[in-house]
Amino acid sequence: MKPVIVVHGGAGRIFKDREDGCRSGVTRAALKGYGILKHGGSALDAVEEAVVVMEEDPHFNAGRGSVLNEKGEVEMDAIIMDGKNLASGAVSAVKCIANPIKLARLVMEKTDHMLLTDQGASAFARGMGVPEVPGEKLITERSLERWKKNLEADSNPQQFQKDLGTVGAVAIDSAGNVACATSTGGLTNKRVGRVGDTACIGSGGYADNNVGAASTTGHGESIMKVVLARLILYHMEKGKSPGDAADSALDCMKTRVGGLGGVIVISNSGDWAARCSTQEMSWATVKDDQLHYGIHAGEWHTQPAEEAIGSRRC
Ligand SMILES: COC(=O)C[C@H](N)C(=O)O
Repeated sequence: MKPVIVVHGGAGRIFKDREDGCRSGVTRAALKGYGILKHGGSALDAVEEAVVVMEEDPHFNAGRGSVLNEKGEVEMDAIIMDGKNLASGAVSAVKCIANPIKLARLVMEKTDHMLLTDQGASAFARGMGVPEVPGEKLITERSLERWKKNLEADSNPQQFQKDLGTVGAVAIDSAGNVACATSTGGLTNKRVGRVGDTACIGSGGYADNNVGAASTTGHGESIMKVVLARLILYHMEKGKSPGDAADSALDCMKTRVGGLGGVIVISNSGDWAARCSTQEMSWATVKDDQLHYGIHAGEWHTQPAEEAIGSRRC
């Protein structure tokens, strides 16, 4: 099987001042994940490392750069899933952790559980020797400004679009295994303890070698109502291509619950799609050693991966 990776840096509005940062972030993440796959690494390692790249990039709403809750704190959700055996690990409402996706992987591999939250997740992280970072280190000027401007919590399902993007990745490795990973700071001014779609299996992501894998972004409460990632895989099981399955599922979310969002999808034969019902979503993929990426509808850049690695720090 030829390895393929697809990443997203969140659906919503991406204004001019953020465009270059988002393009460069998603392409660096896709190239990092592809490098792992090309060296025989697993889809699981590739999606984890690709998400780590974006968690460390303040252009995205994950890790450093996460949006702030009603109290002005960072509370993050993340999930990872292995399509080989349907193993999955997630964390929700975690603070003071640089890479929630790594903690989600530890939940998957070192516990009998699938989701650890808040203080329990922190205690587990300490037990695993994951270093705590001061909460302020994860806060950027931009997230602080957004929080101050928006002190009143807004329940409008379109509101998330003004936030930076959640991040995610899906991949298939040379052994034919698929995996997904998603990580987010959630929604600005969310209630303390609000858990979004990202931590919920089937909503924030799903991976099954029998079908493929999906990672989602957008209005979390809407995504959870339609269990977006699993809905996409359901459509693929019924014979739809990744692109058609993504369109149908996003359409259902819009018509049934008025929610907008975006998804990346890969099939177990290596076909992929990146789709959104928002105006923009940053995405990138590497397949057959070619990097493709874009943000706006119809925007599509292609560059040989080797050349792209040379011109970026990956
Ligand atoms: C682009 O924004 C997001 O993806 C937010 C995330 N889905 C949440 O609701 O927690």
